[in-house]
Amino acid sequence: MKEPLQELHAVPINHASEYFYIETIEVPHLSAIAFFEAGKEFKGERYYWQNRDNTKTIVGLGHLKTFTSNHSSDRFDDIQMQWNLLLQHVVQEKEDASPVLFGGFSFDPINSLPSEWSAFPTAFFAVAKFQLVIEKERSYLSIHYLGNEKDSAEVFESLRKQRDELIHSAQVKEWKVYVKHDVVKAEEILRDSYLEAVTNTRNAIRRGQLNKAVIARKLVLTMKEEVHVPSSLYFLSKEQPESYEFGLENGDSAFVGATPERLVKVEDETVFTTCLAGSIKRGTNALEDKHLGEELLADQKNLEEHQYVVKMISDVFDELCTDVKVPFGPKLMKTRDIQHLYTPIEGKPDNTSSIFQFVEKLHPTPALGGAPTEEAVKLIRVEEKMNRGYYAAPVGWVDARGNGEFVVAIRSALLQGKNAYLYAGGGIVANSTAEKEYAETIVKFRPMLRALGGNLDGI
Ligand SMILES: C=C(O[C@@H]1C=C(C(=O)O)C=C[C@H]1O)C(=O)O
Ligand SMILES: [Mg+2]
Repeated sequence: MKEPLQELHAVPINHASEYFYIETIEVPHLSAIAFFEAGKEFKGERYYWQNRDNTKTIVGLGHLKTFTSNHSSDRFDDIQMQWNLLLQHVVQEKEDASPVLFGGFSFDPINSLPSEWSAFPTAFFAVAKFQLVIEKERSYLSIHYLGNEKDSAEVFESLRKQRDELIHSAQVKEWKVYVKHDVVKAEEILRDSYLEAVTNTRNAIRRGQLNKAVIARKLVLTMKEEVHVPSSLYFLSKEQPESYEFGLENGDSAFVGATPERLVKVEDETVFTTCLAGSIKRGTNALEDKHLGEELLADQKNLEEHQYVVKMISDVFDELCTDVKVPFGPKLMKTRDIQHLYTPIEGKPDNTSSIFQFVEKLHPTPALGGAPTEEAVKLIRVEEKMNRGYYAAPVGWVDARGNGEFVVAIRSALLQGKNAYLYAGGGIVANSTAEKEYAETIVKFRPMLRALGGNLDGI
């Protein structure tokens, strides 16, 4: 192993002189999902990410290090500090692939209802033992190792062997045919209480208590066999090419989804976000689809839902950025099952603002919380009789240079044994109706349902 490089200013982690060693090789094209599956010995310690343009894919296998936070108020800073600290110990020969920290935050750290989310604390992030990054048609595979100089030479030999076995096994798996799950039961949870929550929320808005709040509900699927995480990711990315796909495992739980919604992206001194709110289904033919889109662009109720998001996000950008660009009106964003009102915003971040600060200030935007934020979150706590866990919350990554991207984790499910917990909601404003909102959630369940082999025929 190389001496710690002076110019990197690496400092040992502790008295045993431990460093964070990184060795990267470029590998011939690898299927990211095959690589994820090849890492089955790391089941419970893997992650998967593919961005919306399909230009960046990241897979992590094994937990080299995990960061959690149980603080509710400074969980964003807490994770950032732990990451910064680890980065001081990096020893890397060439800086060809930056190490990535991947994870997410819960939607509401104050919600403590017992739930299926016990594996995921208020914040949960991981640095992988093996990290695959596919970008601009090139694939880089890094070994990450924490240890001291003396042991590292020997350990690295065995890690290189393990890496080569993973590559080989992924190449073999690349041609595998995945089959969908056999769903034996689909159960809507607290349907009546959801409908009541929508009406109560609408009434609270009409009384002037707040302007908007997002109310969500849950659907539980039971499969014949244990849910297979790689095949779920495979079908999500095949069926939802216009969305981000993500997967985050911890122990016997995996949180997966295909979301169209970016929370924030930082790249080369520019910061991007997406205002996404207001929805209508896709048409069954091109003409109907076009008419539905036009209807959405002109619909007052949906424009109102959307506008609260644009206002709040622009305010945050005005505070943390210069050169803020906000388009005049929304466009349509179409995914396979649904069309949304969409306004992209960008700016130049002030020197001091990190991606975690953007996440902290933006989450939850009125697309998943409401307006004003605090009123809405309080109302959600009372009206929604569930714990959202990481649904509707920030999930994403940051690298050693401070670049990164977080999505809003909707169109998602928590997979656990033979069960899948799916979540969907919608923005309630003064003239929402429970029936229409219910119908909107059905459309929003579809991407996840299809990928898992389920449908709503029996409901
Ligand atoms: C709440 C969800 O989606 C959000 C709500 C939307 C709406 O109400 O129109 C649209 C996009 C998302 O910001 C969901 O998918 O569960
Ligand atoms: Mg809506």
